[in-house]
Amino acid sequence: MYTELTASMMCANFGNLEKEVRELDAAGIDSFHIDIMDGRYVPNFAMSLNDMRYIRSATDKPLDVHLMIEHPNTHINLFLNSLKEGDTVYIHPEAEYHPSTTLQKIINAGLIPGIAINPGTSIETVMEMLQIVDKVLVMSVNPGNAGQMYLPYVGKKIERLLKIREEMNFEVYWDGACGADKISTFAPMGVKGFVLGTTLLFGKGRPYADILKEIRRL
Ligand SMILES: O=C(CO)[C@H](O)[C@H](O)COP(=O)(O)O
Repeated sequence: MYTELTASMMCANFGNLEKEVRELDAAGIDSFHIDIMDGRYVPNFAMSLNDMRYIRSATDKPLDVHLMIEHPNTHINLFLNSLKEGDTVYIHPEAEYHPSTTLQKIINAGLIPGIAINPGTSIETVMEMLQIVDKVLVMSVNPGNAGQMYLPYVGKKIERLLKIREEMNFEVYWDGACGADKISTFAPMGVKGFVLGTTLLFGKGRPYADILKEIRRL
């Protein structure tokens, strides 16, 4: 099974974003993960709509847009109108009164619908939505900041989710504190893709191509 590797662009060097995108693209990254934050749903501001639009124009690879914002339904069209087929939009269900309405808008726009699950969110609360999404992004750190410690209890939740997945039609993705040990343990179990940030990919002073080559050998 092919394992998808996604670059968490909030960890990139914004002093030269174009170079970062081109180098990652050439190094064989599968997609670009864009963390949009509003400073309310999470205690941080990472990337903005314009950052997303810029990266969309700088690469043909898919974007994974992770909306860490309150009431995404209010602003969703701004994002949907700037994306293209093959791009994914993740929402946090607990940030919306009627999350399945927002997911339906993502589907109607021809994009890939996903939900992101926080460490403190139980699978039971998102059970119905598992039937309409293509992707479930499991946060193994609390959302908002890169460079945090892995929360070990999330591993059990991923195992349960992978079991449920056998009877449904979604893929499981990992976001947060993703090290080589997590990929070598959880990819064979069925986790389809991993978001790479400061733990494994950025700020290492090494070419992205070398790092990605090493990860592919895991
Ligand atoms: O979602 C995120 C933060 O909320 C980031 O994408 C992720 O945490 C970055 O990876 P790392 O933890 O390895 O720096």
